[in-house]
Amino acid sequence: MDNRQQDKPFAAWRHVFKLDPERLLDDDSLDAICMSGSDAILVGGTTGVTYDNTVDLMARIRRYEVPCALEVSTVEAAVPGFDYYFIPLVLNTGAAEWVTGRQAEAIAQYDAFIPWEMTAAEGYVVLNPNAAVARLTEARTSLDATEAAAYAKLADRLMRLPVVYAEYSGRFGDMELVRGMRLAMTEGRLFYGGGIDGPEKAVLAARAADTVVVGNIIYSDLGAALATVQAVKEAGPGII
Ligand SMILES: CC(C)=CCC/C(C)=C/CC/C(C)=C/CC/C(C)=C/CC/C(C)=C/CC/C(C)=C/CC/C(C)=C/COP(=O)(O)OP(=O)(O)O
Ligand SMILES: O=P(O)(O)OC[C@@H](O)CO
Ligand SMILES: [Mg+2]
Repeated sequence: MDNRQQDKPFAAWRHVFKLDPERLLDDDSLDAICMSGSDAILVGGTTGVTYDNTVDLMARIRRYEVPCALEVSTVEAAVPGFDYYFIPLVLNTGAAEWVTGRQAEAIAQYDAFIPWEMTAAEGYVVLNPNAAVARLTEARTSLDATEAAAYAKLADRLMRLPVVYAEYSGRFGDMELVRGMRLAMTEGRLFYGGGIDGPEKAVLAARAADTVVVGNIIYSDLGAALATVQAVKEAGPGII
């Protein structure tokens, strides 16, 4: 671990599996994911996330020791009992409700229940126009490398967000652009997610970002998903 954010559990995460409460995963597959050696399980999705499907998934993951965090995408599914909470702010949208609006509404409503010491903001930079998150939030996805790095620096240096998330959900991204985002940052951690379908792409992402998030492939090719864990660990520390 480097000397940034040692008090944050995610400061040491190199590999994370993202599980979508909306999607079915049988017990054997969940067992393999939770026992894979991945640093954490992130529970989250853009649509179809409910209190019930989030509680169900959390209870199943809770049988294992792997840290389990919730990415809160709707206040209705803010379920207690996770190890950590991430609150997304979509930075590259013109719609203020996805930057601060919904978050402020949720805080006004639930302030007394929010475990602030285990809650952190994620500054999302959404880069795949076809992803559900891009459509929902009307993200301005056509950023060049300079613009993407500017968002990363804005989040990291000006807003001091602990996590910036380069989000290509559903498609493998431009690793030079992602690497430029990371190089623009000096404090927080860059998460990368999108289109990692096996160890080769996982290594490329691990060389560009601090934390590699693997999602959809879990549901279509579990073996390929599992192989990303070792690949990321063997890729070394990433950019220091
Ligand atoms: C009671 C208790 C203990 C509660 C603790 C919970 C807690 C800490 C609450 C805090 C309150 C708070 C501030 C809540 C914020 C609520 C809120 C509505 C925030 C808005 C978040 C936001 C910008 C959502 C937009 C969508 C988004 C960015 C989702 C992130 C996850 C994501 C992109 C998943 C991608 O998956 P998916 O789209 O499913 O992938 P596919 O395209 O492949 O399907
Ligand atoms: O599902 P994939 O494309 O792996 O993306 C992972 C994650 O970044 C989604 O929020
Ligand atoms: Mg989904």
